[in-house]
Amino acid sequence: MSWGRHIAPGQDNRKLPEVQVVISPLHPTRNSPCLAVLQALEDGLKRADADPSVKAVTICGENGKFSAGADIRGFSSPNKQGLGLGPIVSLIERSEKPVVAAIEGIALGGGLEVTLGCHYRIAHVQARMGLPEVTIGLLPGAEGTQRLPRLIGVPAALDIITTGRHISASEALKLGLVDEVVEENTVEAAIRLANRLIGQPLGHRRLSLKPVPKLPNMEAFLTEALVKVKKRAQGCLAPELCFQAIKAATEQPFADGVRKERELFNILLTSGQAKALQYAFFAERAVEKWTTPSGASWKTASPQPIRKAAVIGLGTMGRGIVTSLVKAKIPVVALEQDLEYLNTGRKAVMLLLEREAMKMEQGGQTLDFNNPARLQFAVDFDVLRDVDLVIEAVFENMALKKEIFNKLSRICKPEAFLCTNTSALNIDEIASVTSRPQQVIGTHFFSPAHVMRLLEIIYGRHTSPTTIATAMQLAKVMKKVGVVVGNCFGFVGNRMMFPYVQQAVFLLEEGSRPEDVDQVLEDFGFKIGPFRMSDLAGLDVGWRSRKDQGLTGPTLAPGTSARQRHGYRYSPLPDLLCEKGRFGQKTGKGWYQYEKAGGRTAKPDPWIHSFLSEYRDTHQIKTRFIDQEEILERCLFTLINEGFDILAEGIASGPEHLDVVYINGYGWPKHRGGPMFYASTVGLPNILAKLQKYSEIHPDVPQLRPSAFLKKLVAMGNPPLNDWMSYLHRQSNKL
Ligand SMILES: CC/C=C\C/C=C/C(=O)SCCNC(=O)CCNC(=O)[C@H](O)C(C)(C)COP(=O)(O)OP(=O)(O)OC[C@H]1O[C@@H](n2cnc3c(N)ncnc32)[C@H](O)[C@@H]1OP(=O)(O)O
Repeated sequence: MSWGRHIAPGQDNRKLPEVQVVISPLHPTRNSPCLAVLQALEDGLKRADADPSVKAVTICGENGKFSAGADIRGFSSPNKQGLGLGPIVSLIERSEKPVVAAIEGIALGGGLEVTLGCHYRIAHVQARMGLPEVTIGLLPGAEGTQRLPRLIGVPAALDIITTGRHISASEALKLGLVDEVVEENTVEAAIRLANRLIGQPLGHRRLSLKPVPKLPNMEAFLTEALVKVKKRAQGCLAPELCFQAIKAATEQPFADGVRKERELFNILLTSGQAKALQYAFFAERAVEKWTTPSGASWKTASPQPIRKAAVIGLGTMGRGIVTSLVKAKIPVVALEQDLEYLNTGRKAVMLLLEREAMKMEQGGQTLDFNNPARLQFAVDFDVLRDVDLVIEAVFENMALKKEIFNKLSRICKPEAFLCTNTSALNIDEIASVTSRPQQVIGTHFFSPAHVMRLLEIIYGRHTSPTTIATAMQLAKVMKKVGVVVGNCFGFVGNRMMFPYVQQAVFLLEEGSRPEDVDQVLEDFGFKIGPFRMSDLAGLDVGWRSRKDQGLTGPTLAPGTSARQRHGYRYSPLPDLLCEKGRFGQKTGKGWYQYEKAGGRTAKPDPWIHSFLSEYRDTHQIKTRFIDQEEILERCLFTLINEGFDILAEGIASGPEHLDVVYINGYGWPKHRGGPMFYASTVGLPNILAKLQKYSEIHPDVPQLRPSAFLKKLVAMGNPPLNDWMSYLHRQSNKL
């Protein structure tokens, strides 16, 4: 047989023995090429249809990649590319000649929707597929919500569309999403299949003509599924609208379902959440390209290989870090101070690893951790002589950390990197006790360290670009999002968290209850409010830090006012709770009460209510009703205000860094794009006005005083977030 042409956008048609219509290569980062790809697909199909010598069609991608879908940046431009894809998918499906998709690399979003129009799908064994639109605040809007349930049934389609997860070729085969998985050349296999299909009926392969497979209990299934989808979504609109589109497929004919899909797609497109989620997608990729004020970046530094690592301290953080390293296939030595601590730590690590191994097995992967070459436990520092990198994860105490770093500096080989998992302490001070401050860096993990994606990477005054590059590479290998930031108390995350939590506590002094404050912030979209979070983390952690800072405890100067420190407002409420042994979940009591010590279900505690009332009486504070708006503004705007100071000081190189930290480490709702993106949507003049108002009411709270950088940006006319940093050093004659 000799038919066809190879039709690729921007290429001359080449004579080939078979037909291929080549679609978008990966990297659909521009708007226009995507429109060109759509046009090329349409032209190719029409030409194939009109050419009697063409008997079948194969659709594939270029360079071994089917398609990553539409250019996400295009969705926020007025010329919304991708919108014309649905009719093209229909055109493919209507073809009288068999059309076979050859899926190599990835087929995502619009790319996978193209394959759903094809009559047959063949995938390479290493291909990955998915409809990730939900993760960027959209739904598969090229008829994918109507075709996929018809192909693989409602439960599987619901799972794939509402989570946006990528699936492997073998899972796709099991689900019936693809007809065949091959290890050889996929395009050749597709052409062979296309040849075999010539002349065969295609009606039963046109998904739009098929009914959605019935379930015995469809209504009950959908009711239950909606509850689950909403719970997972936590205020994000896209999963629920994806659900509605699929539900429409179960209730309406194909054409009506497509109309519903289009209607829901347009709601999402203009919702604001899609814009925030797409910003978050690019922000995560932007922080990967780190730079420092001195100009260091990937361009100037190469990461060093980490063949063996060590973790010191097997408390909660150390256990999670060891687990992450083992999962990343980096041989690791876990060190504790004595055998008793080591054995407790070892048991806990093994339990975590067993659970992780089980989860991985479900996805067809294995985790090898019972091999001493992979994981070794020790109490003797001497075993650290040959490691390439050490992560210290001991108690948050400067003297202890310095003692350990001094020892590490003497024992570890000269080229080894020394990392500290401090959440706030000065990296330079820790580095000062070593003979290699250029190889000392902060690696701030978030609890549970084997689950949370964020890794705050803190460079000190002497940290070398190679050390930063190595820590960033380590983050990548551990499948974490590394964010490079400068050294200051609390770095980015905890420094911004401090005024947020402080306001939450001040609100309790003035009349709110912990559950009121938590509710407002959870309704905003935080996974967990500040008081539930404090109970989870343990109130004693902050108490210890305040004692170290001389803010409370025995070192506090006699006669210090209960509610003032250094002339500013201070709330002793958390200290008072700790003095009563209320450390949170671990003691069964904190800002809430729990069923038992270690319990997880927070219940409002009448004891706390009367304690707060007595406290207000003692300090002659008039209890007042505080509305949701004030709770939200005081907590969020002080956090954002601190963010502007952080940017002005050069601690982070852009607002994206702060947003990525908050989304991945602090449960900030991703569909609100991070605190600085949220600020840009509220409008900087509004934030400034509110901060000015609250600052006038509370002149003894410096965190409410608007940041000079915020004021400058407002004076400069409230520029878009992308331009903020360019105003940092510009003169403003309005200030
Ligand atoms: C009515 C209209 C209906 C339908 C139209 C169709 C809609 C869609 O298709 S929506 C888009 C669906 N696709 C996605 O969401 C895919 C998103 N991309 C990814 O998941 C990943 O990037 C990847 C799996 C494709 C590749 O991962 P990886 O190899 O780790 O590379 P990076 O993520 O770092 O990406 C490299 C580079 O490419 C840019 N990029 C990737 N995908 C897109 C995209 N869809 N649009 C625009 N740009 C994309 C990414 O930002 C990186 O760019 P830089 O190097 O400049 O940072």
